[in-house]
Amino acid sequence: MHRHFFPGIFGVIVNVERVGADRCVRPPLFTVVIIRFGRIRADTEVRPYERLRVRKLIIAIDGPAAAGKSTAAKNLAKRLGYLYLDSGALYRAIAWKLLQEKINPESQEEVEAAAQSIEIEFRLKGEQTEIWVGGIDATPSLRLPEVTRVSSIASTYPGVRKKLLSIQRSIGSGGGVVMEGRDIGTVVFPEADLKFYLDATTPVRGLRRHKELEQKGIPSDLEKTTREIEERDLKDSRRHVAPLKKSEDAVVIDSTPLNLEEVIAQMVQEVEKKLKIRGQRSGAGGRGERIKEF
Ligand SMILES: Nc1ncnc2c1ncn2[C@@H]1O[C@H](COP(=O)(O)OP(=O)(O)OP(=O)(O)O)[C@@H](O)[C@H]1O
Ligand SMILES: Nc1ccn([C@H]2C[C@H](O)[C@@H](COP(=O)(O)O)O2)c(=O)n1
Repeated sequence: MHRHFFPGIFGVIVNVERVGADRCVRPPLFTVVIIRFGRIRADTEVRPYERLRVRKLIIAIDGPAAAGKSTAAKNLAKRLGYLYLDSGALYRAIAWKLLQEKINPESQEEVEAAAQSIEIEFRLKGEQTEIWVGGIDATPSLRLPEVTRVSSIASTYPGVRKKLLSIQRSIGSGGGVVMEGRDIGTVVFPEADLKFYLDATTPVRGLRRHKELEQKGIPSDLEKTTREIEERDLKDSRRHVAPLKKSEDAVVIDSTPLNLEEVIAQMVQEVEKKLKIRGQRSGAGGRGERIKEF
């Protein structure tokens, strides 16, 4: 099944192909001008017959660095047969471009200009999604500490956020999506059907990230990695635009004492509750969805 989304801001066209729980996103550049405007409306408007159907859920997962958002979101999406979108990867893609082009991340004007012209593709390779920026596979570098640091700086600029907001909404507004980041439940999809705020203590998150970096062969010092997490949390939660904060209606999960399976089990329980309520209200749609066992 193919779905095409056109965020429509200055030349980014995203072509989305659903494959299982994932989607592959690529920009057919030659159609930029012709299709941009028509399709934006088509994707955001509710067509009359769609009001009769119950659309699949929009699930938002927010929380601080290394709380386990991506891991949980990916698993949950797989179980539901939903799209998984790691919104942080979009900010990291911009950071990667800034580093490649030696653009000073402190220069708001230059960063916002670079964000406007970025071409991001998501390419599905088996279970993995590769992220290509301007025709180059940036995936191996996206988790490097320098990219992480710069992504947090770039994410403070309104022009960058505006650009990425449009892309995220275009991809997720049809439902059937688990999207994770910092502002999904508060800004990107404040009307999300289900919101989670996933947290864990700083030392636990520092240790998890440290182990992850070592496993990937990226040198890490536990103390430094933990300090960087703390600094990033501060930056992400103190910025003026769309800061990291818990949405009032979010289900809070403290993953400090929980393994991944336990986190997913809590999330699945909430999804089941939500589907049951929707099924009762609409008499259709909600309970028809299946959750896979793993
Ligand atoms: N409940 C858990 N118990 C133990 N380890 C976990 C748990 N959840 C996630 N992890 C591990 O912690 C590390 C960080 O998880 P993940 O990358 O999913 O966090 P994140 O919140 O998406 O981070 P970031 O916002 O920095 O991208 C990963 O190595 C992951 O395997
Ligand atoms: N919805 C989002 C997602 C990410 N960011 C920024 C802030 C983060 O420090 C950075 C990297 O995110 P990660 O991959 O670690 O989740 O990107 C944001 O501002 N809003």
